[in-house]
Amino acid sequence: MLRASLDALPGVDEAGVHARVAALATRSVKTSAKARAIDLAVRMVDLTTLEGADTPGKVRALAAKALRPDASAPDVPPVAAVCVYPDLVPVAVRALRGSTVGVASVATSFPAGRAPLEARLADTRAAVASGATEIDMVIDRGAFLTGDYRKVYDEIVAVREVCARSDGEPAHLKVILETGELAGHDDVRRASWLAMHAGADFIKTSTGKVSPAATPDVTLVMLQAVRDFRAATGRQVGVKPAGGIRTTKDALRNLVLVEETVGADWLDPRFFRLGASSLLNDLLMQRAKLTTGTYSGPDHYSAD
Ligand SMILES: O=C[C@H](O)COP(=O)(O)O
Repeated sequence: MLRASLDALPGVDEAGVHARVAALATRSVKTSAKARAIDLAVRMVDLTTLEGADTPGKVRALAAKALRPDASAPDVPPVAAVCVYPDLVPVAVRALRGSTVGVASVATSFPAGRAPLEARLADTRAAVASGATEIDMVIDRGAFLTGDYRKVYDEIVAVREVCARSDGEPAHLKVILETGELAGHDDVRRASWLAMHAGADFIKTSTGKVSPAATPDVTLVMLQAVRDFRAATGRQVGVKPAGGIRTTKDALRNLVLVEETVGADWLDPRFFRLGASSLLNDLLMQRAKLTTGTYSGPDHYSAD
C-alpha cells in the first residue's frame, strides 16, 4: 500500500525544475521589500551549532545571539530556534526560557543515524525530556535506498511517538532526508511523501554534513511535495533547507522559491525555516547597509 502510493507519484521533470530555479534566480527583491524580507529570513533561521567541539559556553553565546541578533539594533527580531546536539539541550533551554525561541535538537544518532532503533529512540527521548521543543531526525538512508520504505516509515512513526512531552505539546518533528545521499529528484519526492505520510511536521533537506546539501533544485522539489500533499490531505507540512546557506542572497532566493511555489501560507517560520550555522551575520550586515547605507565589518557582530 505504502510502496504502491509512493510508486504512483509522477517522476520529477529534472530539466523543468532546473529551468524554473534558474528563472526565479533572476528575480530581484525590490529595495523597499528587502528590509522586510531580511527580517522574515532572520525570524526563519534555525541558528545551528553541530560541532564535536561545541561547549555550554558556545551554546549560551548562540542563545544570546538568537534572542537579540544585533546588540546595536534592538528592532532585529529573534530567530526561530537554536539547533544543538542533545547533550546541550539543557543549556539552551535554560538560556532561552520564557522566550519565543525554540530549542531544536538533532536526535536519532545524527548525522548518520547508524545506531539501533532503540538507541535512536533513547536519544530522542533524552532530548525531549531535557526540554527540546523540536526534534530534527535523520532517516535511514540505507533502508530507503534499498527500497525498504516500510522500515523508514515505521521508524519515523516511532520517533514521532517519543516526541510527546509532559506539558502536552509534542516536540515538532523535522525529518531530514539527506538529499545529497539519495539517488535523484524522484527519490527526493518519494522520501518527502513518505515522511509526510508518517507524520513529519517539517521535511528538511540535509544534515549539513554531506555535500551537496540544500540546493535550490532540491528545495523546489520539496516545496512542490508539501504543496501537493496539502492539496491531497489538507495537512500543511513545513520545509527546512539546511546546509550551505551562507548569504543573504541565498536566503532571499529561498524566499522567492517559497512565494512562487507554495505562496504566502508558507512564508512564516511555522512553515519555513533556514537551517544555518553561518548565515545570520550576513543578514545583519545587509540589513544594516539598508538602514545606514554602509556595511559594518564582520567584527561588529558576535560569531554566528
Ligand atoms: O541543520 C543545519 C545544518 O547543519 C547547518 O549547516 P551549515 O553549517 O552548512 O549552515
